[in-house]
Amino acid sequence: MSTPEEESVFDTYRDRVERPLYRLFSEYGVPEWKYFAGGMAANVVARAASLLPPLLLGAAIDSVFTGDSAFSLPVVPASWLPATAPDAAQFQFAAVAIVVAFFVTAVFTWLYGVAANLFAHRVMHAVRTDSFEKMQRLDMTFFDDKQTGEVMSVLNNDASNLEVFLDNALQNTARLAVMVVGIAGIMLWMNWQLAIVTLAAIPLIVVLTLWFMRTVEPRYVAQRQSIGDLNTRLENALSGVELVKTSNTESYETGRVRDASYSFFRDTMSVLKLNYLYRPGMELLAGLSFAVTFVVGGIWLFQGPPLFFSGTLSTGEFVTFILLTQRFVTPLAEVSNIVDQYENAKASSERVFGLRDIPVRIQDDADATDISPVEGRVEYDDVTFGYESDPYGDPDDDTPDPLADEDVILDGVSFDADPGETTALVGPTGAGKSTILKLLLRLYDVDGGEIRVDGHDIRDVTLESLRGAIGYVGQDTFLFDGTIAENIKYGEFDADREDVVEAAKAAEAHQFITEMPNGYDTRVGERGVKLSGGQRQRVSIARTVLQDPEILILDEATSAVDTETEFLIQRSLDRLSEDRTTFSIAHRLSTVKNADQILVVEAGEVAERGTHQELLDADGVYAALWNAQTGDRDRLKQELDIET
Ligand SMILES: Nc1ncnc2c1ncn2[C@@H]1O[C@H](COP(=O)(O)OP(=O)(O)OP(=O)(O)O)[C@@H](O)[C@H]1O
Repeated sequence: MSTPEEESVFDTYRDRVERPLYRLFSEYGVPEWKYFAGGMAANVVARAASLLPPLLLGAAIDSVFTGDSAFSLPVVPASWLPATAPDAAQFQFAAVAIVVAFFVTAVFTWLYGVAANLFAHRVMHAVRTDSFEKMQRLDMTFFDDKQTGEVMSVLNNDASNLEVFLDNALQNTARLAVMVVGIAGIMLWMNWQLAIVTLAAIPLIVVLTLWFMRTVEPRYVAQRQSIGDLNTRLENALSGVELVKTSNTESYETGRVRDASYSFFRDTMSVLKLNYLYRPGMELLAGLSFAVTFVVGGIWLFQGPPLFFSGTLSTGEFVTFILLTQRFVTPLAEVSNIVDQYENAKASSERVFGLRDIPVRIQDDADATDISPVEGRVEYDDVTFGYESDPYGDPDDDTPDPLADEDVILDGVSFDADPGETTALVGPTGAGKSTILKLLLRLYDVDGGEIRVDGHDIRDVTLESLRGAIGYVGQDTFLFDGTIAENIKYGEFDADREDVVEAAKAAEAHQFITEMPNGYDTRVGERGVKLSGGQRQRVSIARTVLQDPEILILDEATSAVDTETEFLIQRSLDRLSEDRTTFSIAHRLSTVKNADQILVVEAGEVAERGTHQELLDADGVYAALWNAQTGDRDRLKQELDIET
């Protein structure tokens, strides 16, 4: 299990993601370009219209109230505007134009909001579902490392960060761009000298922002990592709540969560500390720009051009300048938010694409064939396998590392099973029995040798047809929250109630189900906790009956139940395994006595193979185990003494 401190496979692939936001736009933004383009166009219109009132006001002051000059507006031809007199017409024109400008601003802001929202949420819907789909296809090795918390954090936190970015930050950036360009243009047109004074703050703002972005980025990466670690901790502690309670380790778990939460707090504060400098710095610069404009413009107005300035400044121009500088301040103060959201989104999309880039090694070959209909002949041919400690290795190097000796779990395993035969696997715990059968399902791929079903190497057939032909009843029976009927139908969603009941009867589950308050519609609770272990197992057997696979894997299926339940389960399993190639792992040898062949697995090798009688006659490990279970302990002791 990986601890939060360890370098995870996420880190490896996240570090390699290049231009993550570009990828976000090119892979997900492009298909939604209509919303984006529509939104941007509406935004330009809305912002341009919002700049009109200060301009109209300035023009009106100069022409209507002070009578300094003719009514003039940038871009608009003079012939479209009312003549110098009568003033009332000019006033009316200005008043109507201001109302229209506000109206246009409102309508286009609304249009823009709708289009931008649709763009952001459509993109995120696609990102979220794609990420989940990809996550599901990842190899078991990935999940063995218990990355659930981190994956949850990609699907939840990172997706929300991107949503905020696409929704808010993009809107604000577009607004800022239009405002800065529009305002700077108007100011330069009206009085370029005063405009330079007002706009002098911009280079300083750019420098401050670049410094902030460069410094804050690594801190954001650390913050995202620690929220992932915290989620992993929480997820682990919650899913192990029973163990925590029975081991009395609440305070230990609280301590671990406290540590993870503290790391998150520390990393968040390190981001915020920079914000404390940046945000007020931005406001100060914006405020200074306003103050300097007011002072220089004011002196100019009542004393004539100060210092090296020349030319005239009318009252209307001064008012327009002051109003526009004010307009400047609000979107500029937004820059810090935008940068914040941008940095956050960059870190988040690195994680989204980092997850996306983790290679799926167990998947269909381009020329994989459909194996069905399956007869059920299974062959293991010199199979070698080990769980790799670093399965993802060096991303640049496609060649798999040779299996280190200490990692070998299965070594030269060979056996075969004919259609309809039952093969029992017995042997000491940790010998590799479950591993042998997990390889048949291709939860992992062999490192050497071959496994064949009906003569096909299982790596050459589609995973869907392979897994569809194999039914699995495992040690830990997992049920989804839902009704009993839904759980039996899981995977065979089209089955009708009659089929479900038949399957439950075959699994000896019908009786206890009908005794439940809501029968087949009883909800089983999270992970099926409202059913007993034996009941869960029978529901899972019923599901397999319904699946009707040609090959069956039973892993310790009768563990942890009372004798009567064991008998019921055994009877249902015997029925289920008739006419199917069955592999059954059991510690109680009485249940495997009738198998067509028994494999004794020891330290990753098939130590003995034969029928019950043949193995007893051979008087080896199986005979010793059998005798031990049937009461001959002295003999076992002797056997072990010889071995050690
Ligand atoms: N996902 C995994 N990652 C790494 N090692 C594993 C993994 N699963 C099992 N192992 C190791 O592989 C070895 C064989 O385990 P396996 O579960 O196949 O044994 P088993 O014979 O089925 O044991 P049992 O009878 O206790 O179920 C063990 O040493 C175990 O620690």
